[in-house]
Amino acid sequence: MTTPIRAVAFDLDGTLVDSVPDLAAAANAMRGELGLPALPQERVQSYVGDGIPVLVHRVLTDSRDQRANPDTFTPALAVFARHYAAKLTDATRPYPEAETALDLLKTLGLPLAVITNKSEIPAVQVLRGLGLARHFSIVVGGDTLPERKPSAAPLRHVADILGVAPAEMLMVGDSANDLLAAKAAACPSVLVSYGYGDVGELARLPETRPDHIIDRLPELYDWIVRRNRACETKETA
Ligand SMILES: O=C(O)COP(=O)(O)O
Ligand SMILES: [Mg+2]
Repeated sequence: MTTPIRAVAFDLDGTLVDSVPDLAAAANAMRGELGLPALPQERVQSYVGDGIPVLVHRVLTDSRDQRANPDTFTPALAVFARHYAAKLTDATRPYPEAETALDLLKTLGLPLAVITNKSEIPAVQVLRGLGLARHFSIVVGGDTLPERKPSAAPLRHVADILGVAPAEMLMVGDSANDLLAAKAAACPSVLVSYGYGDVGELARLPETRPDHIIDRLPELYDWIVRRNRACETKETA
């Protein structure tokens, strides 16, 4: 049964904001301090999505799956955090029309949330720095709860706080973690086509296939209005 959307949760990196230039700059500043050569920005982008500690492991080993040894990792994480904290919004920008989309959703009276795997403090600072924080009732970071996306836990937590059922909370994201978390929590999902994930691959696999794909964030408005009207019609039929 299709349920109406009563709240919207957004992923941050790759969905609301393009943060890779600043993440790559911090990653390469860290590598530079360790005497390692810089990595291309696209490579760093491919390592984003599982939170800052995992990003640091991947950037140190220049691989998705390997872990750096703890003697290297622990100080390197602090170096990364120092560089990133100093330049959170130097080059990070909201995607075009993000603000328009958030304003449109507000006209529907929907509470909005951010559920990101980025650590909570930089996530909130990025949102504040770009003037986006005022739109959101709650921000959950990768270190806010014991589990992060692809776990259902952060989505269930946010739905609970916003007083809606998970089936009434739309998750909008760009990567497998967002869609896996949405499916695990039984939330409807929308995938943006311009983020860091592989849209074709995600849409092909049943476990990550979203309910809808959008190229521009304001498209969310029409999709939600149509879905909620269809639900009303069914209810009154
Ligand atoms: O910073 C990350 O690793 C990912 O963040 P996201 O969950 O907002 O995409
Ligand atoms: Mg993302």
